[in-house]
Amino acid sequence: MLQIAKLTHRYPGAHIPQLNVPAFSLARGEHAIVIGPSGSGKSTLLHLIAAILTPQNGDIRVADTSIATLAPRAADQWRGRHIGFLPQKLALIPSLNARDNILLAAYASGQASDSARADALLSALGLADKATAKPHQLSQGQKQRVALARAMFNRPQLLLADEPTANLDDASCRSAIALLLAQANELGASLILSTHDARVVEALPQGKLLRLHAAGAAS
Ligand SMILES: Nc1ncnc2c1ncn2[C@@H]1O[C@H](COP(=O)(O)OP(=O)(O)OP(=O)(O)O)[C@@H](O)[C@H]1O
Repeated sequence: MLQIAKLTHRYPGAHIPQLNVPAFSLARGEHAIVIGPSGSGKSTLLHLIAAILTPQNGDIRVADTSIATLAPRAADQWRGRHIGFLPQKLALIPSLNARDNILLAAYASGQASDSARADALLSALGLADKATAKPHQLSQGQKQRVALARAMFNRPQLLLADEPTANLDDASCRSAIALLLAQANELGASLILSTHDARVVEALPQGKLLRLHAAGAAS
């Protein structure tokens, strides 16, 4: 499902790479935790896997597609079909209700809009009565579930969640992980979570660990 080899990434102006992953792989249905302190490159790695950033050195393959070979427009469509991305900042559109925020996933990947699927996801995530609510009318946890529904909409093979437990108490942390895991397992998808939070490792003991360090090197 995912193979990474000799991957480094350096943003303009930086003297040394902010990310260095010599080798990492994940089979379909297997789960992983990318753990490391702030600034160690966790978000950068997820953005590279999702083809939001283009790899500069090394190779990332997702389901036999080499990310570096995707042209920008093709990358958007490819991402829409293969990757579910739950970003740290959720990125819900304030003027759209929950259902329409989820349907953006169809729009972004050039697929048919399917309100019934959006509503089924809302229902599965305990938000059946929130389809017409705008983001400002939702709690933080509800907003996260809408963003998760958007990530699941296209039935991705790989679900990426960037710091999904940031600012959550212990019980909410466990239930957020359980929810992500249940959704990934239902699709037979792989799940990759990034975190600096050791509680996530306890909540997902079956996850393969990829440790990043402050200088961006993995071990
Ligand atoms: N667009 C960018 N331009 C320049 N430098 C960047 C950019 N994005 C991130 N960086 C730098 O790259 C390094 C890794 O950042 P990244 O956001 O990937 O880390 P992180 O481990 O996800 O951090 P956090 O846990 O705080 O979210 C940091 O030093 C950051 O300042």
